[in-house]
Parts: sequence; structure tokens; C-alpha cells
Amino acid sequence: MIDKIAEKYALSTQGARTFIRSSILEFINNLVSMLPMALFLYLLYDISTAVSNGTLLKNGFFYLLLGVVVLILLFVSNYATYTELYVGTYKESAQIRLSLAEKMKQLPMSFYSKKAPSEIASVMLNDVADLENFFSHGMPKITGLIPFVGLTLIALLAINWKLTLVSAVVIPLSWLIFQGSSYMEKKAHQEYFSTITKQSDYFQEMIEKMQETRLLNRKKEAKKEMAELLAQQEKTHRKTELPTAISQGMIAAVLQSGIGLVIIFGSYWYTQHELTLIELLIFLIATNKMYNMMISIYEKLSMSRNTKIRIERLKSLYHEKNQVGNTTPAFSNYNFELKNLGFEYKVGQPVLKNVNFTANEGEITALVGPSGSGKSTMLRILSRLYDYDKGNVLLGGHELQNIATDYLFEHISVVFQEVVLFNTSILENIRMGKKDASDQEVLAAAKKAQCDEFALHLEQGYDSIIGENGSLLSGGERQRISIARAFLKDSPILFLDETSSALDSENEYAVQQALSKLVKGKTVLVVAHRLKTIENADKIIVLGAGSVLEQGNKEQLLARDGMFKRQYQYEMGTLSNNQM
Ligand SMILES: Nc1ncnc2c1ncn2[C@@H]1O[C@H](COP(=O)(O)OP(=O)(O)OP(=O)(O)O)[C@@H](O)[C@H]1O
Repeated sequence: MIDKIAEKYALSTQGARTFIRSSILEFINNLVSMLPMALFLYLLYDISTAVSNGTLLKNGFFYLLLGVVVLILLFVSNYATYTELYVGTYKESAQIRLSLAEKMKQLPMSFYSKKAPSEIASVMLNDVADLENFFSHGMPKITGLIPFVGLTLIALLAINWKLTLVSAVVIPLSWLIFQGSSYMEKKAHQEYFSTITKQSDYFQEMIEKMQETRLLNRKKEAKKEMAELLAQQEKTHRKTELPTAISQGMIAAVLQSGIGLVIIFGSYWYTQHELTLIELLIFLIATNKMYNMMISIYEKLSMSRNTKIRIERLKSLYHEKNQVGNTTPAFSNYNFELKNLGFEYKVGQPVLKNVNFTANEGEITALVGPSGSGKSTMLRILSRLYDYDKGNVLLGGHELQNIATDYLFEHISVVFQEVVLFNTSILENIRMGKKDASDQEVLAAAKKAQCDEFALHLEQGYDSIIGENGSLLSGGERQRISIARAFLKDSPILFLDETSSALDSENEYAVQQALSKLVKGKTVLVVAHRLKTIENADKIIVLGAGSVLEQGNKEQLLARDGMFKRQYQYEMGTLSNNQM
């Protein structure tokens, strides 16, 4: 049962247990909350008996004592429910967020290209917050109150079955209204969610593109767009609340009309001596309490409808397929062999088609081709940031997709176009290449990557903090930190993507010199736009629209009258743009 609840509501087993305990405590709490009224009715009964007998109330002290006991019970049950419910739910939402973060790490990068970051963030923050709200303020109330309504009806049946039936007439009516509003509420909430997602996408983009917005002088347009979006959100919000407000209002009116029925029929049966005054009073108090509980149940059930959409989003995230592969083979070599490789980011739009080549240990294999031909994609696939759809990739004879990603990453260093840096010191950013490296090792790697030239000019030297994603550094400086990481890691496989593009010619030469030392004996795959930088490559793979057009070394490719030769001549200035 615990497992079923956990699965149904996307909770942990501990969360499901908390939910059961809270429901029981909520039920007990409701029972205890009836005690003052029961005590009052008994007292009233005793007083009326004493008055009709012309005597004094005998057991006044007993009632006083019971009153104190009831107060203590009220405190204890409220305290126990509060701590179990709220503390338990807070812990559970923290647990859900942790397990979601864990899940994120196991998903392939393809997941991130089909889901907007704002949508993922919304699931982790808003959906979990809503779930927390539902489990602290909603669900246990429903499960705690429903048996209580049942018990009240049974107790009333024992007093007078006819009046109980009259008071229960409004219950099926209220249920019909609730069911009738289901479709409208669901539709309104789906619309609301899509507006919220659009809005958070917009805000995220606005922050990311602040620089462009200013440079392109788009401030006015951006303000107008935001105002329109906010107005749209407000409209949708009101539309979302409307069906719930109408149905809850109708339900409350129908249920409260039950009191009127109890008064009319109860008074009549009282005059017919089928009911005593005390019994009528009990009916009035108990049905009033029961209807209020039912109104509360309906409110929470309506809340549960909306939370259902959130739970489904959470579950769909949990059910996303993890990146496969968990082998940790001992490599006898680090040769890559690609056989009929095919890949697409979006279904039906292949980016790599039937790619065949080998990239051997101790050699530099260069990937060239026009923009968008799939060079960077190829490196992402070879480092398993994305998994391929067709064909095979073998590393040292082992299928790449079967190799555990963490294990694979231990053997690969990457220097990509987009360098990701952390808001810490230069030293620590470089140390990320090898977590246990000493300061001396880090500084030596930094020197090789020409980092001394800028780092030593900063006030704090290598201890300088470089800002969010290295925002306080230039493009070339950021790239050199990335190169230093690769020097430090010194892994047998090295992927370089446009490493020299952000360096001036003097630095570029120095870095090329350093890289030429680093690449020795490794399997190196390098992506470059300028053919000059990869002249010394052992093998050049020319890509065009995701397919291999030509491959060979520079001399072999120049001997052919292909794309490489034309591009090479163009770069050397022996071919004009028109002749290309
Ligand atoms: N995350 C992604 N989701 C969807 N499509 C993508 C993604 N990344 C790249 N693409 C598409 O895949 C194709 C190949 O892109 P890729 O970045 O591999 O080309 P490239 O040869 O490295 O280009 P460039 O030289 O301009 O960097 C392009 O059409 C690009 O639009």
C-alpha cells in the first residue's frame, strides 16, 4: 500500500508513510475537536434535568475537570498533527527536489535539448511547492475528514434515521455539481500552466539577452512584450479561478441549505414528539459541522485536481529514460571507430548521416566543414553528451553507448567553443580538471596554457575570482583556462573545438606550441574553421550537411578537386569568393 501511494502521488516511501500517519492524526484531531461540543451538550442536558427536578447541578467539579482534560487533548492532538504534517511535508519536498536533481544527472543531454530549462525549473520549484502545499493543507484533510463525515452520519442515524436521511439529501447533489465542474476546471488549469511556462521562458530569455536588448535598443519593445505577457497571465489566472469559484460557491450553498431542511423537518417532528429538543439541537450542531467539513473536503478535492497535473509532470520527469551503459572496460587502445553513424536532435531531422571514419591513438584527426555541417555534434556524440540513434561507435573496440559516462569522462578532456567557468578563483577553475591536483600542478598546467600572462597581472593573481561563468575575463582568457584544465587532466583522449579562435595571433602561436606538446600520444579530435590551424593533422574529415564528403591528410585532399581544396585555396587567397 505504501508503495502504491508513493507511485500514485510521486512521493518517496517515507513521504507516503508521513501521509498515512498525518491522515490518521487528522482524523483523531477532528474527533478531539468535537469533544468541547459534546461536553457542552452533556452539561446542557444535566442542567435541564436539574432545572426540571428543581435541584442543583451535582457534578460541576467533574465537568470542570473534563473541560481541562479536553483542553489538554486539544493541544496534544493539534501539536502532533502539526509537527507530523508540516515538518514531514517540508522534509519530503526537500527529498523530492534532491531525487529530481539526482535524476537530472542521469538523463542524456538529448533530454535537455527537447525541454526548456524554465520548464524543468518550474517542475523542480513550482510543482514541488504545490505538492508540498497539497500534502500539508489538502490530502490529509480529505482522508481525515471523510471517515469523520461517515461517523457523524452513523451517529445521527442512531438518534433519528428520518432526519438523518433528510440532512443527507444535499450530499449527492453537491457531488453532482463537483463532478460537473471537473472538465472546465481541468481545461482552465492546463491553459494556466502553459501561460506560466511561456512567462518563465520569457523572463529567462530576457535576463540572458539583456546585453543584446540594450545593444539593439529594444528596451521599449521588450517592455511592451512583457506588459502583454503579464496582462495575458492575469486574464488566464482569472479564467482559471472562475470555474472553481462558481462550483465551490454552488456546493457551499447546496450543503448549507441542508440546515434549513433540518430546521423545517426537525421542528415538525419535534412538535410531533418524534424528537426531543436536545436531539434537535444535536442535529443542528452536528449537521452544521458536517456540512462545513464537506465544504472543506470539496475545496481540497478541487485542489487535488490541479495538483494532479503537477504530479503527472513530476512523474513524467521521473520516468524519463536514463542514459544507458554501465560498463567500465579496460582499454587496450583509445582508437575511435565510427560505423554508419546516424544522429538527430529532432525526430525526422538527421544531423549526422551514415558517418564512417576512424580516429586513432597518437594521431590528430581534424573535423572540418561549413557551419552547421555537424562538427560540434560529432564531438558531443563521441563524449556521450548525446547518444547516437543509428550505427556504431567503438572506443578501443568497445561500444561507446555501453560505457558508463562517468568512467568515459575520466578518459576525455574537452576544450569546447563555449567554455563553462564557475564563479570562483582561476586556480580552482583550473583544478576542476583534476580535483586532487596540488597548487604546483595547477600552476604548471596554467603556465603551459599561457594563463600566466593575464592571471599574474590581476591583483589577486591566480586567486582572483572570475565572476559568473567567468564574466570578468575575455574570451581568449576563458579559453586558456579551459586549455589549462586539459593540460592538468592529461587524459588519453582530447577533444578540441575551435580552441584558437578567441586568441590573438601571438597567443595563438604560443597555445598551438603548447598544444602540440599536449597532444603527443593521445587520440585527438579537433574541430577548426580555419584549415591553416589543422594543416598538420594526420587525418582530415570533411563534413558537409552531416555526411563525410572527403577524408585523408592535407596532401591527399589537395590532390583531389574537392571542397577541402577549394576552401584551402580560398583561405590562402588563391581562389576568390566567386570561384568557390
Ligand atoms: N541542441 C541542439 N538541438 C537541435 N539542433 C541542434 C542542436 N545543436 C545543433 N543543432 C543543429 O545541428 C546541426 C549541426 O550543428 P553543429 O553545431 O554540430 O554544427 P557545426 O558544424 O559545429 O557548426 P559551427 O561550425 O557553426 O559550430 C545544425 O543544423 C544545428 O542547427
